[in-house]
Amino acid sequence: MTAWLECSVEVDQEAVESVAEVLARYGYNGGVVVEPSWTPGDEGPEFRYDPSRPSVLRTYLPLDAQSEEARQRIEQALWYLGHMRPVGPLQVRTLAEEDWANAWKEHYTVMHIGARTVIVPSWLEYEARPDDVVLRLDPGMAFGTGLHPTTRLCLSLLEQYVQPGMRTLDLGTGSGILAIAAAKLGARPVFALDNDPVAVQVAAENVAHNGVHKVVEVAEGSLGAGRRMGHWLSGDFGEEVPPQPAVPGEAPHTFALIVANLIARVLITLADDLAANLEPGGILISSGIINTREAEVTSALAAAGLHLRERHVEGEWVALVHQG
Ligand SMILES: C[S@@+](CC[C@H](N)C(=O)[O-])C[C@H]1O[C@@H](n2cnc3c(N)ncnc32)[C@H](O)[C@@H]1O
Repeated sequence: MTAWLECSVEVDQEAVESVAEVLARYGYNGGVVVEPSWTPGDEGPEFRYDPSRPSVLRTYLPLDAQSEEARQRIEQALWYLGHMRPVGPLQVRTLAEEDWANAWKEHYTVMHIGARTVIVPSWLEYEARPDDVVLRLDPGMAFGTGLHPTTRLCLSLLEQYVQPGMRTLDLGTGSGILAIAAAKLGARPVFALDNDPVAVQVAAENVAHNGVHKVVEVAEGSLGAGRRMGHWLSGDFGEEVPPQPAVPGEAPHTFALIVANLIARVLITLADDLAANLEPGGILISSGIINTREAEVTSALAAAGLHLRERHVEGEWVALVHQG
């Protein structure tokens, strides 16, 4: 029976990418698990991802004649990187085959969501069934691969609502997961916007990796009042930033479908803009709503002239479907 070495290290956000590269060089099948640090926020537990706190990165190597050398090389590479960025000490422990299989599975494996959506990490093989909508995504820094219940709710609703050729906006795209899913379900064109430049970069990579770059346009930006907001984790609306074009392309920017996995506070502020950018009869899927603020979101969207079609709940999170 094979035994495994689990190598893990705590790193500062800025070092995640370079340390992940080092671990991927030696880890089994190039697989690296990134556990971001979720902290309790004012919109509920485990929602806020705090970039000022370290993430934990892990990889696994088969315990054999080469593993000691690999471990030393990882340590050496981390030591070099540690001169430039805060990188914690390498923690190593031996796992029996059985424990390894569970440790790996616990962190990241093929995930089935809704009736057809399957999320597959890039280092795993997966034989797709005819109806599967396969998304190739790795755990990364931007929100959207954990998976958070708010993302799962949106994926199931996209399966239900996307019709081929629907002009779609994914507002607050994060890793791009919802835009990619919409495109694979037949939506087009799809615009993926985020006001966080790191998310925009990650989303663009994921879009390309999933082969939907001709359908999905990723850009940094927001919609209406959202263009004047600072970063969503800043706790306030930040400084005024000059308006940028919401969506590249011709005006008017109306959509048959908008999916917005934001937070209650942002959805309330953007209610009028969301409604104004929806074509008559168009569908808005809004998510990221902590149950204690659901009533405020529904009244803001009703005041904007949208009609509630359905609501779904997972734990303390609510997703709503409205029609224009
Ligand atoms: C909860 S995450 C959702 C990510 C992804 N769509 C998912 O479902 O997993 C919210 C995303 O919205 C972005 N965001 C927050 N406020 C925004 C705003 N006003 N305009 C555009 N994007 C915003 C954040 O940067 C973050 O990537």
